[in-house]
Amino acid sequence: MILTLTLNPSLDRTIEIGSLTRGAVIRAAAAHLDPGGKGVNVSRALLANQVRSCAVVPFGGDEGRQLVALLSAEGIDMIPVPVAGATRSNVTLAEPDGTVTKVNEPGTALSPAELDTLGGAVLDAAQSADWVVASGSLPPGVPVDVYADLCRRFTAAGIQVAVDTSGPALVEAVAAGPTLVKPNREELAEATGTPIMCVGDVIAAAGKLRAMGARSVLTSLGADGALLMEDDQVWYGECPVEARRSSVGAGDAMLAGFLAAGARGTRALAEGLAWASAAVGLRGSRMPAPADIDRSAVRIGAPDPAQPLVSGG
Ligand SMILES: Nc1ncnc2c1ncn2[C@@H]1O[C@H](COP(=O)(O)OP(=O)(O)O)[C@@H](O)[C@H]1O
Ligand SMILES: O=P(O)(O)OC[C@H]1O[C@](O)(COP(=O)(O)O)[C@@H](O)[C@@H]1O
Repeated sequence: MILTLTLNPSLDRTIEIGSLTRGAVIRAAAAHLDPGGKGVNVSRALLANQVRSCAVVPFGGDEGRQLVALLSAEGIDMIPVPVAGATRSNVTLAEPDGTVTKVNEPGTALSPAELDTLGGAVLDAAQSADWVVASGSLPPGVPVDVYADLCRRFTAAGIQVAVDTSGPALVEAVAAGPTLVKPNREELAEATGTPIMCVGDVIAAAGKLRAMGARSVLTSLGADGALLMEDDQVWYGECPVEARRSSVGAGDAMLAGFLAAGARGTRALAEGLAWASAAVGLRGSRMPAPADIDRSAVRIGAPDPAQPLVSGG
């Protein structure tokens, strides 16, 4: 069972527009509402592919009740923890060519007592977990070492921990020795203080994260694919997308696919890439089901350090 913790979940509203013009009144073509937050999405993707998962999720206010209702409707196995502050809403403006502009709210603070309750829920549920996935940003006021603390507890108890977060929380977590981290290009550059312009830069920075404490590093590189570094091995892979609709949730789908396929080596990397590409082809932050996933376009090989990265970072 894969247990996910999302301290800062969201209602994800995706608004489809023709094109983005600052300062204009934009008439939207359509809008979608999805339950969101990184760990929530990992659990959604796993459920859609019949892999057992449970999501620990704080929820508050009308938005929080709506989040829980949407997750229940999807059939997610979850531990919803009521909190005082309202769950945030994140907005994505999606253009027809697949370009997305995201506005993520900071979320509302969790009190120390609420954080203790959430930590207790994770510790209890982790008894029957193979993996604990700690994902997403921290709401205001939450100590930056919260994921690091979980890493230390679980790795000491022999439970594997994956972390997907950003900024100081990622740096702290890496030092606590997680089994796996999944930064994107920007997060990797920020955590290591190095600009990342080519595949060689990714290899150097991922090596730095391993030297800082992470066991395996799965770096997602947007349209450039992904690079996996574990032990002394490095693989690079990509999986082109025919029709891009929304990349929101693609990183979460990648982590879910990677974990579902055993979280090691080329098979897991290929599965992560296939799930991520499928997510990019779906509207909003919909997670791919088996019928959406096409493994035939995945290419895995040795990385070429000189290869420049073309997608944003
Ligand atoms: N434009 C794209 N074309 C093909 N694959 C993509 C594209 N955007 C994202 N992906 C896939 O989704 C994965 C995660 O996307 P990325 O933007 O790196 O992560 P995150 O969503 O965490 O920021 C990438 O590694 C890649 O496999
Ligand atoms: O916690 P953060 O970093 O604000 O991110 C939350 C957002 O990320 C998502 O989980 C999508 O993540 P990815 O695009 O990185 O896979 C959205 O559902 C959510 O709105």
